[in-house]
Amino acid sequence: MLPDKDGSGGCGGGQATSGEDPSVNLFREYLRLRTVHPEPDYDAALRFLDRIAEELGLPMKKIEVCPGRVVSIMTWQGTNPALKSILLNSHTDVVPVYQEHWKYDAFAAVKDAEGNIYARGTQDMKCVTIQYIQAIRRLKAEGRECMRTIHLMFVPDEEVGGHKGMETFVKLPEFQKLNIGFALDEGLANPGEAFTVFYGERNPWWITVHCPGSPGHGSRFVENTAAEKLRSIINSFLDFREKEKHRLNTSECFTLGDVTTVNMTMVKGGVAYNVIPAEMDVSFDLRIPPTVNLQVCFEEQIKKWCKEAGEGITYEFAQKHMNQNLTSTDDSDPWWKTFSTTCKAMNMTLEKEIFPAATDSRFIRAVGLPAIGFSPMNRTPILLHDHNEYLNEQVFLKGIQVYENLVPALANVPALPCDT
Ligand SMILES: CSCC[C@H](NC(C)=O)C(=O)O
Ligand SMILES: [Zn+2]
Ligand SMILES: [Zn+2]
Repeated sequence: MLPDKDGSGGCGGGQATSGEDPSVNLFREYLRLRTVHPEPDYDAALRFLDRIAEELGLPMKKIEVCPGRVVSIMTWQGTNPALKSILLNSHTDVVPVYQEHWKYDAFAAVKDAEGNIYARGTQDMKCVTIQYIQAIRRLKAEGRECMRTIHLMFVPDEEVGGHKGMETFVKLPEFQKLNIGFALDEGLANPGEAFTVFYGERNPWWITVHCPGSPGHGSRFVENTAAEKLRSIINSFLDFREKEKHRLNTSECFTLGDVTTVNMTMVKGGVAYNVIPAEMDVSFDLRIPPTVNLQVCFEEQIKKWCKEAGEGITYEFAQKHMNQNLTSTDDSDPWWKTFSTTCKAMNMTLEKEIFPAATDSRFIRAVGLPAIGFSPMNRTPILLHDHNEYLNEQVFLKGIQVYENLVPALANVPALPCDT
Protein backbone atom coordinates (compact mmCIF):
# COMPACT_ATOMS: atom_id res chain seq x y z
CA MET A 1 0.00 0.00 0.00
CA LEU A 2 1.30 3.46 -0.87
CA PRO A 3 1.53 6.15 1.78
CA ASP A 4 -1.47 8.39 2.06
CA LYS A 5 0.57 11.22 0.55
CA ASP A 6 -1.54 14.30 0.82
CA GLY A 7 -3.27 13.06 3.91
CA SER A 8 -6.60 13.46 2.22
CA GLY A 9 -7.33 9.82 1.44
CA GLY A 10 -8.31 10.94 -2.01
CA CYS A 11 -11.28 12.96 -0.75
CA GLY A 12 -9.72 16.39 -1.25
CA GLY A 13 -6.99 18.19 0.70
CA GLY A 14 -7.49 18.27 4.44
CA GLN A 15 -10.66 16.19 4.41
CA ALA A 16 -11.19 13.15 6.64
CA THR A 17 -9.49 9.99 5.45
CA SER A 18 -12.17 7.33 5.16
CA GLY A 19 -11.90 4.68 7.84
CA GLU A 20 -9.37 6.64 9.83
CA ASP A 21 -9.90 7.22 13.53
CA PRO A 22 -11.22 10.80 13.96
CA SER A 23 -8.53 11.47 16.58
CA VAL A 24 -5.80 10.55 14.10
CA ASN A 25 -7.50 12.73 11.54
CA LEU A 26 -7.57 15.69 13.93
CA PHE A 27 -3.92 15.10 14.83
CA ARG A 28 -2.92 15.17 11.16
CA GLU A 29 -4.94 18.31 10.59
CA TYR A 30 -3.11 20.05 13.46
CA LEU A 31 0.27 18.84 12.16
CA ARG A 32 -0.41 20.58 8.85
CA LEU A 33 -0.59 24.00 10.51
CA ARG A 34 2.75 25.67 9.90
CA THR A 35 3.50 26.85 13.41
CA VAL A 36 7.17 26.59 12.57
CA HIS A 37 9.95 28.99 13.54
CA PRO A 38 11.16 31.53 12.63
CA GLU A 39 7.64 32.75 11.71
CA PRO A 40 5.10 30.44 13.26
CA ASP A 41 1.56 30.79 11.95
CA TYR A 42 0.10 31.25 15.44
CA ASP A 43 -3.14 32.66 13.99
CA ALA A 44 -3.82 29.30 12.35
CA ALA A 45 -3.28 27.54 15.69
CA LEU A 46 -5.60 29.98 17.47
CA ARG A 47 -8.36 29.47 14.88
CA PHE A 48 -7.97 25.70 15.26
CA LEU A 49 -8.13 25.90 19.06
CA ASP A 50 -11.16 28.24 18.94
CA ARG A 51 -12.99 25.62 16.92
CA ILE A 52 -12.01 22.85 19.35
CA ALA A 53 -13.18 24.90 22.34
CA GLU A 54 -16.54 25.36 20.65
CA GLU A 55 -16.81 21.64 19.87
CA LEU A 56 -15.97 20.75 23.49
CA GLY A 57 -18.29 23.42 24.85
CA LEU A 58 -15.48 24.91 26.94
CA PRO A 59 -14.84 28.60 27.52
CA MET A 60 -11.58 29.86 26.07
CA LYS A 61 -9.47 32.68 27.51
CA LYS A 62 -6.75 34.39 25.52
CA ILE A 63 -3.96 36.43 27.07
CA GLU A 64 -1.56 38.32 24.82
CA VAL A 65 1.57 38.03 26.97
CA CYS A 66 3.72 39.90 24.41
CA PRO A 67 2.74 41.47 21.08
CA GLY A 68 1.64 38.67 18.75
CA ARG A 69 2.21 36.03 21.44
CA VAL A 70 -1.06 34.69 22.83
CA VAL A 71 -1.53 32.06 25.54
CA SER A 72 -4.93 30.38 25.23
CA ILE A 73 -6.66 28.44 27.96
CA MET A 74 -9.72 26.17 27.75
CA THR A 75 -11.26 25.50 31.13
CA TRP A 76 -13.40 22.57 32.25
CA GLN A 77 -14.74 23.63 35.59
CA GLY A 78 -14.73 21.09 38.40
CA THR A 79 -17.57 20.35 40.79
CA ASN A 80 -15.48 21.94 43.54
CA PRO A 81 -13.79 24.90 41.84
CA ALA A 82 -12.33 26.10 45.13
CA LEU A 83 -9.81 23.24 44.99
CA LYS A 84 -6.49 23.64 43.21
CA SER A 85 -6.74 22.94 39.50
CA ILE A 86 -4.93 20.61 37.10
CA LEU A 87 -2.92 22.15 34.27
CA LEU A 88 -2.49 20.29 30.97
CA ASN A 89 0.12 22.34 29.17
CA SER A 90 1.39 22.13 25.61
CA HIS A 91 3.27 24.45 23.27
CA THR A 92 1.98 25.19 19.79
CA ASP A 93 5.26 26.02 18.04
CA VAL A 94 7.64 23.60 16.34
CA VAL A 95 11.28 23.78 15.25
CA PRO A 96 12.34 24.25 11.61
CA VAL A 97 13.14 21.34 9.26
CA TYR A 98 15.78 20.51 6.68
CA GLN A 99 13.18 19.46 4.13
CA GLU A 100 15.76 17.87 1.80
CA HIS A 101 16.48 15.26 4.49
CA TRP A 102 12.86 14.24 4.95
CA LYS A 103 11.14 11.32 3.23
CA TYR A 104 7.93 13.34 2.90
CA ASP A 105 6.82 16.96 3.17
CA ALA A 106 7.34 17.75 6.87
CA PHE A 107 3.98 19.54 7.03
CA ALA A 108 1.87 17.07 5.03
CA ALA A 109 1.39 14.57 7.89
CA VAL A 110 1.81 11.61 5.56
CA LYS A 111 0.85 8.25 7.04
CA ASP A 112 2.72 5.22 5.69
CA ALA A 113 1.57 1.62 5.40
CA GLU A 114 2.73 0.86 8.99
CA GLY A 115 0.63 3.70 10.34
CA ASN A 116 3.65 5.94 11.02
CA ILE A 117 2.69 9.60 10.71
CA TYR A 118 5.54 11.83 9.54
CA ALA A 119 5.54 15.53 10.37
CA ARG A 120 7.38 18.14 12.42
CA GLY A 121 5.67 18.13 15.81
CA THR A 122 4.42 14.52 15.79
CA GLN A 123 6.49 13.93 18.95
CA ASP A 124 7.23 17.52 20.01
CA MET A 125 4.48 18.07 21.03
CA LYS A 126 1.39 18.26 18.84
CA CYS A 127 0.61 14.64 19.76
CA VAL A 128 0.16 15.57 23.42
CA THR A 129 -2.04 18.57 22.56
CA ILE A 130 -4.47 16.41 20.61
CA GLN A 131 -4.31 13.59 23.17
CA TYR A 132 -5.36 16.00 25.95
CA ILE A 133 -8.18 17.36 23.76
CA GLN A 134 -9.50 13.96 22.73
CA ALA A 135 -9.33 12.60 26.27
CA ILE A 136 -11.39 15.55 27.53
CA ARG A 137 -13.81 15.15 24.61
CA ARG A 138 -14.42 11.49 25.52
CA LEU A 139 -14.77 12.19 29.25
CA LYS A 140 -17.31 14.91 28.55
CA ALA A 141 -19.20 12.69 26.11
CA GLU A 142 -19.44 10.01 28.83
CA GLY A 143 -20.98 12.59 31.15
CA ARG A 144 -18.07 12.37 33.57
CA GLU A 145 -17.40 15.14 36.06
CA CYS A 146 -14.27 15.91 38.04
CA MET A 147 -13.88 17.60 41.39
CA ARG A 148 -11.00 19.81 40.35
CA THR A 149 -11.01 22.28 37.50
CA ILE A 150 -8.91 21.31 34.48
CA HIS A 151 -7.13 23.92 32.36
CA LEU A 152 -5.83 23.08 28.90
CA MET A 153 -3.15 25.66 28.17
CA PHE A 154 -1.61 26.29 24.76
CA VAL A 155 1.54 28.43 24.77
CA PRO A 156 3.70 30.00 22.07
CA ASP A 157 7.48 30.20 21.73
CA GLU A 158 8.62 27.27 23.88
CA GLU A 159 11.08 26.32 21.17
CA VAL A 160 12.87 29.66 21.38
CA GLY A 161 13.25 29.73 25.15
CA GLY A 162 9.75 30.68 26.33
CA HIS A 163 10.54 34.35 27.08
CA LYS A 164 7.50 35.58 25.16
CA GLY A 165 5.45 32.64 26.36
CA MET A 166 5.48 30.70 29.60
CA GLU A 167 8.34 32.60 31.26
CA THR A 168 6.35 35.82 31.11
CA PHE A 169 2.95 34.26 31.66
CA VAL A 170 3.79 32.60 35.01
CA LYS A 171 4.49 36.09 36.41
CA LEU A 172 1.09 37.52 35.43
CA PRO A 173 -1.98 37.68 37.71
CA GLU A 174 -3.95 35.70 35.08
CA PHE A 175 -1.67 32.75 35.79
CA GLN A 176 -2.17 33.08 39.56
CA LYS A 177 -5.94 33.11 39.04
CA LEU A 178 -5.80 29.66 37.48
CA ASN A 179 -5.09 28.37 41.00
CA ILE A 180 -2.97 25.48 39.73
CA GLY A 181 -2.08 22.59 42.03
CA PHE A 182 -0.38 20.19 39.62
CA ALA A 183 0.83 20.39 36.01
CA LEU A 184 1.55 18.00 33.16
CA ASP A 185 3.79 19.08 30.29
CA GLU A 186 5.95 17.46 27.63
CA GLY A 187 8.39 14.59 28.00
CA LEU A 188 10.24 12.36 25.55
CA ALA A 189 9.53 9.15 23.66
CA ASN A 190 10.95 5.90 24.99
CA PRO A 191 12.26 3.33 22.49
CA GLY A 192 11.47 0.45 24.88
CA GLU A 193 8.34 -0.82 26.61
CA ALA A 194 8.52 1.70 29.45
CA PHE A 195 7.36 5.32 29.54
CA THR A 196 9.73 8.06 30.70
CA VAL A 197 8.58 10.68 33.21
CA PHE A 198 10.58 13.80 34.05
CA TYR A 199 10.54 15.34 37.50
CA GLY A 200 13.18 17.99 36.94
CA GLU A 201 15.42 19.52 34.31
CA ARG A 202 19.05 20.41 33.89
CA ASN A 203 19.78 24.12 34.04
CA PRO A 204 20.71 25.64 30.71
CA TRP A 205 23.66 28.07 30.84
CA TRP A 206 24.63 29.69 27.56
CA ILE A 207 27.91 31.50 28.03
CA THR A 208 30.19 33.59 25.80
CA VAL A 209 33.77 34.11 26.95
CA HIS A 210 35.55 37.18 25.59
CA CYS A 211 39.31 36.84 25.22
CA PRO A 212 41.09 40.16 24.57
CA GLY A 213 44.72 40.20 23.45
CA SER A 214 47.52 42.23 21.94
CA PRO A 215 47.15 42.79 18.22
CA GLY A 216 50.03 42.90 15.73
CA HIS A 217 51.50 41.62 12.48
CA GLY A 218 50.75 37.99 11.66
CA SER A 219 54.43 37.32 10.97
CA ARG A 220 55.62 37.95 14.56
CA PHE A 221 55.67 36.21 17.97
CA VAL A 222 53.36 38.68 19.69
CA GLU A 223 52.94 38.10 23.45
CA ASN A 224 49.55 37.92 25.21
CA THR A 225 47.45 37.01 22.15
CA ALA A 226 43.69 36.45 22.21
CA ALA A 227 44.19 33.06 20.56
CA GLU A 228 46.41 31.74 23.38
CA LYS A 229 43.74 32.69 25.91
CA LEU A 230 41.02 31.22 23.72
CA ARG A 231 42.96 27.93 23.56
CA SER A 232 43.23 27.78 27.33
CA ILE A 233 39.50 28.48 27.77
CA ILE A 234 38.54 25.88 25.17
CA ASN A 235 40.84 23.32 26.81
CA SER A 236 39.36 23.94 30.27
CA PHE A 237 35.77 23.59 29.10
CA LEU A 238 36.42 20.61 26.81
CA ASP A 239 38.58 18.74 29.37
CA PHE A 240 35.66 19.04 31.77
CA ARG A 241 33.39 17.78 28.96
CA GLU A 242 35.56 14.64 28.63
CA LYS A 243 35.35 13.98 32.39
CA GLU A 244 31.58 14.28 32.39
CA LYS A 245 31.26 12.06 29.30
CA HIS A 246 33.42 9.46 31.04
CA ARG A 247 31.25 9.67 34.17
CA LEU A 248 28.12 9.04 32.08
CA ASN A 249 29.68 6.15 30.16
CA THR A 250 31.04 4.36 33.22
CA SER A 251 28.02 4.56 35.48
CA GLU A 252 25.19 2.21 34.71
CA CYS A 253 22.60 4.15 36.65
CA PHE A 254 23.29 7.53 35.01
CA THR A 255 21.26 9.03 32.19
CA LEU A 256 22.14 12.22 30.29
CA GLY A 257 20.16 14.27 32.83
CA ASP A 258 22.56 13.24 35.63
CA VAL A 259 25.76 14.73 34.20
CA THR A 260 26.82 18.14 32.88
CA THR A 261 27.13 18.44 29.13
CA VAL A 262 29.41 21.06 27.58
CA ASN A 263 29.37 21.90 23.91
CA MET A 264 31.35 24.57 22.15
CA THR A 265 28.79 26.02 19.78
CA MET A 266 30.21 29.30 18.38
CA VAL A 267 33.61 30.92 17.82
CA LYS A 268 34.13 34.49 16.68
CA GLY A 269 37.13 36.70 15.95
CA GLY A 270 39.68 37.87 13.45
CA VAL A 271 39.59 40.26 10.50
CA ALA A 272 42.42 39.12 8.19
CA TYR A 273 45.01 36.32 7.80
CA ASN A 274 47.91 38.59 8.73
CA VAL A 275 46.35 40.62 11.55
CA ILE A 276 46.54 39.16 15.06
CA PRO A 277 43.07 39.87 16.46
CA ALA A 278 42.41 42.13 19.45
CA GLU A 279 39.61 39.84 20.69
CA MET A 280 38.30 36.32 20.18
CA ASP A 281 35.05 34.98 21.59
CA VAL A 282 33.87 31.48 22.24
CA SER A 283 30.39 30.30 23.26
CA PHE A 284 29.32 27.17 25.07
CA ASP A 285 26.01 25.44 25.73
CA LEU A 286 26.16 23.95 29.24
CA ARG A 287 23.42 21.81 30.79
CA ILE A 288 23.87 21.35 34.52
CA PRO A 289 22.01 18.76 36.64
CA PRO A 290 19.91 20.06 39.56
CA THR A 291 22.23 18.34 42.04
CA VAL A 292 25.15 20.67 41.20
CA ASN A 293 25.77 23.74 43.38
CA LEU A 294 25.47 26.37 40.66
CA GLN A 295 26.76 29.54 42.26
CA VAL A 296 29.37 28.26 44.66
CA CYS A 297 30.89 25.43 42.63
CA PHE A 298 30.05 25.96 39.03
CA GLU A 299 30.43 29.67 38.47
CA GLU A 300 33.54 29.72 40.68
CA GLN A 301 35.02 27.03 38.43
CA ILE A 302 34.35 29.14 35.34
CA LYS A 303 35.94 32.19 37.02
CA LYS A 304 39.02 30.08 37.81
CA TRP A 305 39.34 28.88 34.21
CA CYS A 306 39.12 32.50 33.01
CA LYS A 307 41.77 33.65 35.49
CA GLU A 308 44.11 30.82 34.50
CA ALA A 309 43.71 31.68 30.80
CA GLY A 310 45.18 35.17 31.15
CA GLU A 311 44.53 38.87 31.63
CA GLY A 312 41.27 40.68 30.93
CA ILE A 313 39.01 37.73 30.17
CA THR A 314 35.31 38.37 30.76
CA TYR A 315 32.16 36.35 30.20
CA GLU A 316 28.45 36.92 29.82
CA PHE A 317 25.40 34.72 29.88
CA ALA A 318 22.64 34.54 27.26
CA GLN A 319 20.83 31.96 29.45
CA LYS A 320 21.50 31.32 33.10
CA HIS A 321 18.65 29.40 34.61
CA MET A 322 19.22 29.10 38.36
CA ASN A 323 16.09 27.47 39.75
CA GLN A 324 16.62 23.83 40.72
CA ASN A 325 13.18 22.87 41.99
CA LEU A 326 12.29 19.22 41.61
CA THR A 327 8.83 17.66 41.61
CA SER A 328 8.35 15.00 44.25
CA THR A 329 8.20 11.40 43.04
CA ASP A 330 7.87 10.06 46.54
CA ASP A 331 4.92 7.80 47.28
CA SER A 332 3.98 10.10 50.13
CA ASP A 333 3.20 12.82 47.58
CA PRO A 334 -0.51 12.58 46.66
CA TRP A 335 -0.05 13.89 43.09
CA TRP A 336 2.77 11.48 42.33
CA LYS A 337 1.01 8.62 44.09
CA THR A 338 -2.07 9.18 41.93
CA PHE A 339 -0.02 9.59 38.74
CA SER A 340 2.07 6.46 39.33
CA THR A 341 -0.69 4.18 40.60
CA THR A 342 -2.95 5.14 37.68
CA CYS A 343 -0.15 4.29 35.24
CA LYS A 344 0.53 1.04 37.09
CA ALA A 345 -3.13 0.10 36.81
CA MET A 346 -2.72 0.43 33.03
CA ASN A 347 0.31 -1.93 33.18
CA MET A 348 2.66 0.91 32.32
CA THR A 349 6.24 0.86 33.58
CA LEU A 350 7.62 4.30 34.41
CA GLU A 351 11.25 5.39 34.24
CA LYS A 352 11.97 8.53 36.27
CA GLU A 353 14.55 10.93 34.83
CA ILE A 354 15.88 14.47 34.76
CA PHE A 355 15.00 16.11 31.45
CA PRO A 356 18.29 16.69 29.58
CA ALA A 357 17.14 19.87 27.78
CA ALA A 358 14.84 22.72 28.80
CA THR A 359 11.04 22.86 28.55
CA ASP A 360 8.37 25.21 29.87
CA SER A 361 8.13 22.97 32.96
CA ARG A 362 11.14 24.84 34.37
CA PHE A 363 9.06 28.02 34.63
CA ILE A 364 6.16 26.16 36.27
CA ARG A 365 8.50 24.53 38.81
CA ALA A 366 10.27 27.85 39.39
CA VAL A 367 7.04 29.38 40.74
CA GLY A 368 6.81 26.48 43.18
CA LEU A 369 4.33 24.23 41.40
CA PRO A 370 4.82 20.50 40.84
CA ALA A 371 5.12 19.54 37.17
CA ILE A 372 5.70 16.20 35.49
CA GLY A 373 7.08 16.00 31.95
CA PHE A 374 5.29 13.17 30.22
CA SER A 375 4.57 12.38 26.58
CA PRO A 376 3.00 8.91 26.45
CA MET A 377 5.06 7.40 23.62
CA ASN A 378 6.73 4.04 24.20
CA ARG A 379 8.21 1.75 21.51
CA THR A 380 9.20 4.96 19.71
CA PRO A 381 12.66 6.30 18.84
CA ILE A 382 13.41 9.79 20.20
CA LEU A 383 13.08 11.99 17.11
CA LEU A 384 12.24 15.43 18.46
CA HIS A 385 14.00 18.16 16.43
CA ASP A 386 15.31 15.41 14.09
CA HIS A 387 14.74 14.62 10.42
CA ASN A 388 11.74 12.38 9.69
CA GLU A 389 10.09 12.89 13.09
CA TYR A 390 7.20 10.45 13.26
CA LEU A 391 4.74 8.77 15.59
CA ASN A 392 2.79 5.60 15.01
CA GLU A 393 -0.97 6.08 15.04
CA GLN A 394 -1.52 3.18 17.45
CA VAL A 395 0.94 4.65 19.95
CA PHE A 396 -0.78 8.01 19.54
CA LEU A 397 -4.24 6.46 20.15
CA LYS A 398 -3.00 4.56 23.21
CA GLY A 399 -1.86 7.92 24.62
CA ILE A 400 -5.44 9.22 24.54
CA GLN A 401 -6.57 6.28 26.69
CA VAL A 402 -3.70 7.01 29.07
CA TYR A 403 -4.92 10.60 29.58
CA GLU A 404 -8.53 9.40 29.77
CA ASN A 405 -7.51 7.60 32.97
CA LEU A 406 -4.84 9.93 34.23
CA VAL A 407 -6.67 13.25 33.96
CA PRO A 408 -9.78 12.32 36.01
CA ALA A 409 -7.60 10.51 38.55
CA LEU A 410 -5.57 13.70 39.11
CA ALA A 411 -8.64 15.91 38.99
CA ASN A 412 -10.29 13.81 41.69
CA VAL A 413 -7.40 13.81 44.16
CA PRO A 414 -9.18 14.60 47.44
CA ALA A 415 -8.66 17.96 49.14
CA LEU A 416 -5.05 18.47 50.25
CA PRO A 417 -3.37 20.85 52.69
CA CYS A 418 -2.35 22.99 49.66
CA ASP A 419 -6.05 23.43 48.82
CA THR A 420 -6.76 25.56 51.85
C1 LIG B 1 17.21 27.12 26.93
S1 LIG B 1 15.89 27.65 26.01
C2 LIG B 1 15.82 26.51 24.68
C3 LIG B 1 14.90 25.41 24.90
C4 LIG B 1 15.28 24.15 24.18
N1 LIG B 1 14.29 23.15 24.49
C5 LIG B 1 14.24 21.97 23.87
C6 LIG B 1 13.24 20.96 24.37
O1 LIG B 1 14.93 21.71 22.92
C7 LIG B 1 16.64 23.68 24.63
O2 LIG B 1 16.76 22.94 25.62
O3 LIG B 1 17.63 24.04 23.99
ZN1 LIG C 1 8.63 20.61 22.99
ZN1 LIG D 1 11.30 21.03 21.06
